[in-house]
Amino acid sequence: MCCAIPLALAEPTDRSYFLNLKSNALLEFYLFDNTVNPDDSALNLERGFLFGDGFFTTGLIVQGDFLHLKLHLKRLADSAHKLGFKSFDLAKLKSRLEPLCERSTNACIRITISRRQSQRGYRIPSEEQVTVVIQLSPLPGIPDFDCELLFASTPISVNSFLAGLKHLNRLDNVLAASEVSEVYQESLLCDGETVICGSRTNLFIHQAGQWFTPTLDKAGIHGITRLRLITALRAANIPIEERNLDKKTVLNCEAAFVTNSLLGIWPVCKIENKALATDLVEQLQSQLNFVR
Ligand SMILES: C=C(O[C@@H]1C=C(C(=O)O)C=C[C@H]1N)C(=O)O
Repeated sequence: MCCAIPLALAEPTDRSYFLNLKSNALLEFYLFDNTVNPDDSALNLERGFLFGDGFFTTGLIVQGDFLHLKLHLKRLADSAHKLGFKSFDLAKLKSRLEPLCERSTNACIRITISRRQSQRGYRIPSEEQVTVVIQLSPLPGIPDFDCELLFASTPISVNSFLAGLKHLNRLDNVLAASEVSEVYQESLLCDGETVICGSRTNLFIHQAGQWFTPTLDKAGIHGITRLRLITALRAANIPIEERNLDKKTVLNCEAAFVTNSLLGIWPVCKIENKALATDLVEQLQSQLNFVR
């Protein structure tokens, strides 16, 4: 039994107010009453929590090495710039990561940047403060089964200004990912008939003798593995084209795979009820010697 701080006794100005001191578990319910305590520091909640005002990256630490660290740091710097995070200190984050990586031999790492709330409402506080949260979780294995793709009923949110950013507004992904129940399944987020990405991946298909991946000018995330793969394909003079892909084209493709920073290349063996051969994907993986 954990000793949650009873609401009546908790000091709202104490951040431990949120946490059950014993189990560190979040309380199910808490109250911030700034009509009573106008200076209640609890207003310094995370805007990432309140409005999705933040961004993140997810990567792997393998044998103490943060894989593709430069690409992850560039993603964070680009996101901070695009979203106007003026006080995000990349150098400070890098200095915090170095000892952490040495200690964490193998792990999945998520780095989340959130703006702090200091006044009510959407407007970004003039005195910006930023919170950086680093989460480490066990290193996920490479699936020993191929992927089955299904078109999600959840439509993707379209916003050409935010397209490509790994910002914190992830409800599309949450709802689409929750439409499938098996670990070997991935749902495809679409804008009408145009296929954009998987709930947690980017998509590549092979059609008419070459590879294609959806253009992400209106929605989706510029995945780091997607970028690495496009670069590797072009370096190997293997044709790859970013293009608007409709459902019919995806359903009629000769081969397909999905990518993310934890999976690397995940071959697709089925799209809806159509079986797909994976030998073209396996050939590509060995030709590029592409590892996550
Ligand atoms: C949402 C996160 O990362 C994304 C989600 C997955 C996943 O659901 O497996 C994997 C990598 C990212 N595309 C996260 O919280 O790390």
